[in-house]
Amino acid sequence: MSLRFSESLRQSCEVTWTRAVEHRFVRELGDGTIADDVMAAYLIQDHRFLDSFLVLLGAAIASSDRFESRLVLGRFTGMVCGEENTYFLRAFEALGVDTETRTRAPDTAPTAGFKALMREAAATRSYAATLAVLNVAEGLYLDWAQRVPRPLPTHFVHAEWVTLHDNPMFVEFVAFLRAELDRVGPDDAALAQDFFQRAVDLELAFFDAAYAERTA
Ligand SMILES: Cc1ncc(C[n+]2csc(CCO)c2C)c(N)n1
Repeated sequence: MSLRFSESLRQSCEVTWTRAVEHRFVRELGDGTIADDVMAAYLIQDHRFLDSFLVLLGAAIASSDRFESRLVLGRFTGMVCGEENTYFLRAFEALGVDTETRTRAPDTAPTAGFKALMREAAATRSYAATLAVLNVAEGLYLDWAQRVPRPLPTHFVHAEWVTLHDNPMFVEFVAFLRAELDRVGPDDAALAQDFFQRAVDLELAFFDAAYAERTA
């Protein structure tokens, strides 16, 4: 059997992908030893990511060729707009990050890069381009979350960040994204490859930045 298109993209980025999913951030999150200021710096940046992420999801809904796909993407969008945001707010409170600290911190380069990449993918009006970025943003997160050893750390800030990215609903959504990319990606292969690779590079840089830019 020939290689799935989504898998061929992942393999083309194997080295960077593996460095991201085995990152120090993932290791320290999993054993609960991550420093509070690293976790805070990471979450402040990640919370900013959500707005452009919704632009990307909206573009995927708009450019998809199928009603059935739009329903799946729409249900996921509703979930992100609802429950997802409360984790951030509870985590900021537990870590002592007030609104002023959150607002003051500038976007790091990887955050700015990711926001631009998601909006660029949305602007292509190509379903394949949006799927390439979504497959990285979701698939790479599922991959690292599934590698975290169980039992999970006791603090909810750590444990919930893992279970948000490794639960049955998310597993099913990532499988959907892969199947969609396999279906429409080959007709737009160069575009999909380009967006996929830039997204993987940014995921690694995003983890690195949490250690470089602490809130202090
Ligand atoms: C840098 C970065 N990349 C990917 C994700 C994963 N992610 C982004 S939005 C979203 C939807 C709801 O969970 C998910 C899973 C992240 N959080 N941060």
